[in-house]
Amino acid sequence: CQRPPPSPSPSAPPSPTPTGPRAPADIVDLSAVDPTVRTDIRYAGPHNFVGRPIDGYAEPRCLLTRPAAQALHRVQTAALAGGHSLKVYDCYRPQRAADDFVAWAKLPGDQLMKGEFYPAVPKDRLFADGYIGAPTAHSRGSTVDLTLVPVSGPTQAAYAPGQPLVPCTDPAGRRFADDSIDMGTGFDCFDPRAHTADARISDTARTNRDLLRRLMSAQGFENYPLEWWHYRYVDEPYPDTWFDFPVAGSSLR
Ligand SMILES: C[C@@H](N)C(=O)N[C@H](C)C(=O)O
Ligand SMILES: [Zn+2]
Repeated sequence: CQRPPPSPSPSAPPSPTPTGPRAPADIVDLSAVDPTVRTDIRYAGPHNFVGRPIDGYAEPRCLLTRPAAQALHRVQTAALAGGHSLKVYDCYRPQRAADDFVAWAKLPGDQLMKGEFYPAVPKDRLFADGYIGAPTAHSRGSTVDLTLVPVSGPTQAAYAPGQPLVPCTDPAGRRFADDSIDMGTGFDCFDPRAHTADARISDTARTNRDLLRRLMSAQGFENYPLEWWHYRYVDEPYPDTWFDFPVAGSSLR
């Protein structure tokens, strides 16, 4: 939702609200800008820290502002030249999804996915320690969670709800068999080891995190130091607007 002006004059017209069921015209599906970027939209399915699809993710799509999508296309071009592809886990996130995370955080008994996603951090610290945000920059349409995968490599293992969970902090090869190159932890691993500069990760994981950061910062993205996968496009076109249209093709114009 667009934040209202601080003190509206009674005669002023209501402030325009670009939120609602449809996105503004400069929100695009990343696949229309670059069909080669891989997608694994975790909040549209059960393999995430909550364990079920999140409110507002009607379809597993990566929606972004056009400038952020075009910048990601340039990152992808550079990544492909080195034998890697980007894989996005989350892009635009509706405000209602952030609200769903807040509601979930208020249920201390629901720790279905703790074993994989926050094995050492108490659930009641996840917001306080900065691992989940509400409101979140994702709702402004220019922030993305992503990794690098080898262009030719094994495909990702399927996730079956209820399968035994392995801590995301375990070594690659023991934790969930994502097709990501080794970043030292899994995606959405709410743990100090996922801090981008954490010193305990292997040399390989350090090289890989640095590669992702180099590729992304060259095209105007800034990393969030607590999460190696979270990047914001600095010249975001909607720095003050948190959108709430669903993640769906029908939201686009
Ligand atoms: C929840 C995680 N994927 C993430 O994006 N965290 C940051 C802090 C956010 O929610 O904005
Ligand atoms: Zn993120």
